[in-house]
Amino acid sequence: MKTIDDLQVAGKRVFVRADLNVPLDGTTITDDGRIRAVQPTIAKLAEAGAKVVVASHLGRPKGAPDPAFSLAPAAKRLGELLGTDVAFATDTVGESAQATVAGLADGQVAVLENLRFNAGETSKDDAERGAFADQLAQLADLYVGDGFGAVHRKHASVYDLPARLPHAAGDLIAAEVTVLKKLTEDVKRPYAVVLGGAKVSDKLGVIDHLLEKADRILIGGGMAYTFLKAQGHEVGISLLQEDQIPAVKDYMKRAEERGVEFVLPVDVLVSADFPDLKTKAPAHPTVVASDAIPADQEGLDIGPKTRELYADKLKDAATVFWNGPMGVFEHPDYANGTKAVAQGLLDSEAFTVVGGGDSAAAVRLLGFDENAFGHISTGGGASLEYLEGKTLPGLAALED
Ligand SMILES: Nc1ncnc2c1ncn2[C@@H]1O[C@H](COP(=O)(O)OP(=O)(O)O)[C@@H](O)[C@H]1O
Ligand SMILES: O=C(OP(=O)(O)O)[C@H](O)COP(=O)(O)O
Repeated sequence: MKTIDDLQVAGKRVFVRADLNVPLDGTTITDDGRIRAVQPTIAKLAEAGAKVVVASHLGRPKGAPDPAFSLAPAAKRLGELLGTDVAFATDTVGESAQATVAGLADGQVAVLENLRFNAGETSKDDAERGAFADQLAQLADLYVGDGFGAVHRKHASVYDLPARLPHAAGDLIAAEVTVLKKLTEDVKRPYAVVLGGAKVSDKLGVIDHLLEKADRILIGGGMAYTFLKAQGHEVGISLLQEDQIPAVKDYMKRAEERGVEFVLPVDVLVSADFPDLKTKAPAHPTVVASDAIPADQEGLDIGPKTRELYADKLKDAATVFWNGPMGVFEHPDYANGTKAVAQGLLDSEAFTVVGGGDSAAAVRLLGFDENAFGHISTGGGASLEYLEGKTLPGLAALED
């Protein structure tokens, strides 16, 4: 894989596929970790005299413009971090993008509007994705892949575009791969994996692989309820991946056969209403045993007994990989499970890797020192799939 240092970028238009998918409260960025992580790559290219064209997705808009998912706040923040003006195109490949890129002087930076405002970006149809990649290719001479959080996506800007331009890996991707590689080669045991979050259908599949690798798997967050349901418990209106119940039953059976310890919540915090994340008005959740979730309520965090149990299960681990918050940590009434796991990681002697946009943001927003963890990865799904040994489209595309 070539790196930026192998490219002659002076005077060239360099397309940087970044992952600027940051958490937003309206137009306010609540955690800019992903922008800070790619900023050195952008600064390096600009200093070397490139015309830098930064592109990213944000959230999951449906292939058409949606102001709630505009990258404008991220472009503004990038400018503040770089200490220079950053131009912003109000579309991705249209007139605004073309004029903005044409107006760049050497060393200047522009950000394009959300890639996913275009249906071609995420299309499953090769021709449709390819046509969008052709349009993106018109905007650049060289391609730098540095959006580690999205390398597991076979999307136009991640997979098809680098095939159309001379390409290299950015410094963030290179650094992420170096650390995660260690976890695939020489993992110190006991190896514990903590999984939570909301992208349940995306991430359940990795358990298949983890059963071969991990000694202990702790499940929390929105992920937990499919497991509780598979055990025969009612989960009310909690997040549930009904179609995955047979697979989950199989995971639990295989874990038992292989001697992999599967740890599920013993109690949870429930409420009839999803909390108001804007006002943060008190949510008044109740604690119930995980086999007694009322039919009209949803589980929104692990409970106090589970917090203690999970901290205990992390205590003697030598390696821990954690992806996905234990609850809706964005609301203070549902942040304690995530806090307990973060603290549990710090209290253990383990080498700890925390992966995922929201998991990394949670660690920082809940007041933990990010430097106290072994590695904070900008990718959750991406790091899980990397550990799984899968070929990641966005990494494969960067190879020579
Ligand atoms: N029990 C739950 N029900 C609904 N959402 C949850 C629950 N637990 C956690 N979440 C949500 O999961 C989101 C993060 O999930 P995900 O995107 O999978 O993590 P990451 O970005 O770290 O990979 C957070 O916004 C959090 O509010
Ligand atoms: O937030 C992301 O992934 P993550 O939640 O697994 O860390 C990436 O930006 C990828 O986003 P996607 O899962 O909508 O493709």
